[in-house]
Amino acid sequence: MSELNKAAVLEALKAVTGPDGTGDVVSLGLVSDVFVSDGRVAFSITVPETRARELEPLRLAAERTVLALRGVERAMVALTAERPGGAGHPAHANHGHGRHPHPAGTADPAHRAPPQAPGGPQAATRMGVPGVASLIAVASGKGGVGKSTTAVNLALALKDLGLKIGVLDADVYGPSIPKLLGLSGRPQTVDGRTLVPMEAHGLKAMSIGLLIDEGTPMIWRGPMVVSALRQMLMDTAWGELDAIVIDMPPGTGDVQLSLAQQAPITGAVIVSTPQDLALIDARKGLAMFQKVEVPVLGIVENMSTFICPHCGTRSDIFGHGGARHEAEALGVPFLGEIPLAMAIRERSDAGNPIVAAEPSGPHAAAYRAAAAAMWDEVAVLRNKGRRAPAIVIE
Ligand SMILES: Nc1ncnc2c1ncn2[C@@H]1O[C@H](COP(=O)(O)OP(=O)(O)OP(=O)(O)O)[C@@H](O)[C@H]1O
Repeated sequence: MSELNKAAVLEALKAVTGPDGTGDVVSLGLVSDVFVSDGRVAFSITVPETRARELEPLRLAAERTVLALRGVERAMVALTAERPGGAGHPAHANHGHGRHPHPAGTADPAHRAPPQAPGGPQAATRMGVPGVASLIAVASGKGGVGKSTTAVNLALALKDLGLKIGVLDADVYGPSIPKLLGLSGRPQTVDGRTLVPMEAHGLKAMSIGLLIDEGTPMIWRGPMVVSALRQMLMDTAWGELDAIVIDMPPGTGDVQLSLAQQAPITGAVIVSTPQDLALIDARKGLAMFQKVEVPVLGIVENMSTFICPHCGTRSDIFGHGGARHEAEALGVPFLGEIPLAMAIRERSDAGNPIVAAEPSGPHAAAYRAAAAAMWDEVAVLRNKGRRAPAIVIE
């Protein structure tokens, strides 16, 4: 077999018959640009939006074909929906697993039931992660507000409540969970396909940063993230977990929308700083989740107040209380305030987040209070019967 490159992948894909049983996916012009790096191959196949589910065997055939090439360790193949009069969008990447019953003993699954809108695009695409009771997305309307730091510390605080928790880093533009948790290296696979989650501070963890090379051009990251998320959710041996906390990419663009639309998210937490500009973006984040019918568990105000470690004086550097007012105005729960503190940043930089490093300190207490309020909201959703039917996949 010749060297693994784009041309070799395209040549092999000529063996995959097109959606209508005639021609092949390459000659029909359905295959996107092909990305090959370090044994990993990623591309998408454009199909009509209404046929994405039916064409799952096509996706699988393409995936199998590529996996059979020498040198391919992993293939990420997404079906991209073709929209009349518009560009395709990665809307149907998370099929590819048949149905199997929810593992016995999984506590009280709280997966969001797929939206009831018949024929709605998201109705056909979300599905549960076997063994995992809830997925909690931590999002922000803009970058740099401390979303990843908050996600990791909330996850640790949930773990301290006695829950089994995983963290999934889907922040394709700046994956920082490995650094925050002090992780390095590549995840192992069990059978060449199933990823073994990494473990740190009692959390299971998987990061897109461990799957996508640092050198991958930004333009490629968006299209790759949806199929990578599918792989990280569905092809990772998470085991039985009460929740996976997902660190979403910041912002409210197409990538974020696709992720929110496709992952079976139980609820979303929005992180914001108290400034007006951040709050305007937080509102956009809220609107995005509402658009795809993902419940918002609440808003966390990060970098809320600064207490001088030397003199104890309190300063509201970015203002204070803005997120609480915003939450009240928007009718969503306010989950809590996290102070701006040097110790939070320093512990994060050292790969030992503050909730793990100083569990009985005041900052850990702030995260714990927010995590408990958030978990209450998850329970409310469960009580409202938002749990998914016991379908899961084989
Ligand atoms: N409460 C806090 N107090 C002090 N520093 C903080 C706090 N929260 C986050 N930081 C610091 O702010 C910086 C940005 O945080 P983080 O990476 O979590 O933000 P983000 O919103 O996930 O960023 P991006 O959008 O780039 O992914 C980091 O240096 C982090 O240590």
